[in-house]
Amino acid sequence: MEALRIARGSAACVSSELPSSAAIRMPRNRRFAFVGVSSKRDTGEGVRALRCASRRTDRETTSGVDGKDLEKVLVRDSPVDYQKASPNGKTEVVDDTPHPITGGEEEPTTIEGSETTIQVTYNIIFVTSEAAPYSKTGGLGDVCGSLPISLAARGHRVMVVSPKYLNGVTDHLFEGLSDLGCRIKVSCFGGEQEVAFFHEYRAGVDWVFVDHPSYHRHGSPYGDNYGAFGDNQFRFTLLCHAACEAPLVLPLGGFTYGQKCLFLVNDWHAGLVPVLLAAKYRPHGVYQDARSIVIIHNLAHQGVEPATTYGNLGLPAEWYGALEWVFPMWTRRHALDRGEAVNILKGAVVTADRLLTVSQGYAWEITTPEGGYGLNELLSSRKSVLNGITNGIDVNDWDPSSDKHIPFHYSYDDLAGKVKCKTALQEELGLAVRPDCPLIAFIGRLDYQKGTDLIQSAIPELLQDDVQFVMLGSGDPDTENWMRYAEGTYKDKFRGWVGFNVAISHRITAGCDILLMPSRFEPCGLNQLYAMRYGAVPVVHATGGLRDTVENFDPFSEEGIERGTGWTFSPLTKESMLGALGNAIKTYKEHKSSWEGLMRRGMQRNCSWDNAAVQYEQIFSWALLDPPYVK
Ligand SMILES: Nc1ncnc2c1ncn2[C@@H]1O[C@H](COP(=O)(O)OP(=O)(O)O[C@H]2O[C@H](CO)[C@@H](O)[C@H](O)[C@H]2O)[C@@H](O)[C@H]1O
Repeated sequence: MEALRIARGSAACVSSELPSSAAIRMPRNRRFAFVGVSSKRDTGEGVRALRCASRRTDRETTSGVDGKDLEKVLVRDSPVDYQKASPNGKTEVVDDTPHPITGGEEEPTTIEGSETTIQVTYNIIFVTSEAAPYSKTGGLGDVCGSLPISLAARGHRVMVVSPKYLNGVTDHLFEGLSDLGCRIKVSCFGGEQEVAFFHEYRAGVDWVFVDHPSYHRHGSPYGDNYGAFGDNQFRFTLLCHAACEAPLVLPLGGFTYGQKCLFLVNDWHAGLVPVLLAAKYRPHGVYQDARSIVIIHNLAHQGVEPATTYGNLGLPAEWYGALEWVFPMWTRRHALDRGEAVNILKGAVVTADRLLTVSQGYAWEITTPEGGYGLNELLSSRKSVLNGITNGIDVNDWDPSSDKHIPFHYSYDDLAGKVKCKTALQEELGLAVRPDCPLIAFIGRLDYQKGTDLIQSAIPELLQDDVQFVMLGSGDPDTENWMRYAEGTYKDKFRGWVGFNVAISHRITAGCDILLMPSRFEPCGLNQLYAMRYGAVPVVHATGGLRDTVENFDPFSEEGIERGTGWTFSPLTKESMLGALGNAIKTYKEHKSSWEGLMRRGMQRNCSWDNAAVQYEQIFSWALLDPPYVK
């Protein structure tokens, strides 16, 4: 645990109270606007911490998160009037110097004779369309179910605001909630919509659920067998309005969170929050001290609807420019199509105080035409406040030594249970029980993003080898049908589990030898992290967070020491994927000690939220140093 230390008697010295990188960015006359501070003298009990670099030299260097000295970066992107923004939000580039965030431990910078520990805590409001275990369709649910707990454990006051979905299947997950008895009216979609708040205090976090009849229907949070719900814009507009009210009106534990808070805005579903702060609240003097950070988990989904829906969103008419989106000519369907739309994520990008993605690789990719899904220029124009922090995972939920979903437990020190999990899985799936046969797995949403078409094209060739393959997923109906077809065609070797099942995903992760992820793009990816923790070796397309987290196997590195935790392949072609899988299979079959090394290095990786949480805190402090981006 780090400690923010200040020199004895210097409590009033603002610059020495600041976390290192933040300190150098703050104009000297600005108050340090963190939300809560408590001070303990020499107790060493700090719940959370930042190490303060008050070391100053003529050159004013400071320690980055990776401990390297970084040159002074006295920059700030200035408030922009987005009511006057151009259609696609292109604005003047204020600054293009990214603030460096890299993994690893921060090198502590202590001050001789320092004795006082300051704990800087924030009031944090996660706004999200899903949060595990209450709701989950993918990685967003995992992150919003575990990062809040990690931040709360570090002393922050954390609230998660999400819809109370009732679908007849997972309703029991909401049974422990209490009705806060608070009803508010949200003005949008041509009327006053009443929403209620439910609450559960669990693992140090205030889990707040917005209740409205539109959240009560069969299917996933976003759709059912007939496709996406047609009123998703309405449902998530309600969420955003309610989330902005929650810190003001809900006396959780006796006290509201109040106006000095940090909104963590997850993906487009929460994207109206920063727009509302700027357009609805700040003009009336509310939320002047709040800041918003947009976290992009998947840029492919932006919440785009026809321009005519703008009037429904409960925003002042003059703010249309913030959400205005004009599709390029080539995407328009007919001569009279003017390509006009509203784009909620774009609105968030141009109004939020800072932008985050879930890996550094993806933070760069989204500024390129290939990865930017039309927002690349806009994101590039804000790259001074764009960072990437690699996701952590819930290491309690995903722990092979105690996982409640798997039949046998194992660990780095005792791997015996791993092969037992494998044979149990083979038995469960009706495959031949063969401990020595490489078992390859894919787990994920069946979506263009995940590259399942590549798996389809490679399966005939791959299954000529002596391997078994199991695929768990739901989503695209054609891919689901193909999984059924493949199971019928390759009865001895292929199993396709169509559906969403958390328990089986754990059992497959524990039982497989190789986890395949041929994602076209992957903002971070969690399954490869789970796989490594469970001693399964990932074979992944070298993109985004996959490239950042999986180290390619190198049997010939320095001094004969093998390195790496899996295989990364590129380009994204069948041949290159089969090549990487071929290497993995050969290593599994012929080089047992190398394989065990791969497993062990993966299992040893620290993928808890601790590292990431420290980096999040750094971003929080930066967000609060500057005035609101849009005043
Ligand atoms: N059929 C099924 N049954 C059971 N469990 C299933 C399942 N299909 C998927 N899952 C689970 O859903 C999660 C998927 O997480 P990922 O991060 O790999 O992808 P996703 O694209 O959803 O997340 C997006 O957000 C996350 C979080 O930021 C980023 O890591 C990622 O790159 C980005 O695309 C895992 O926990 C996985 O086990």
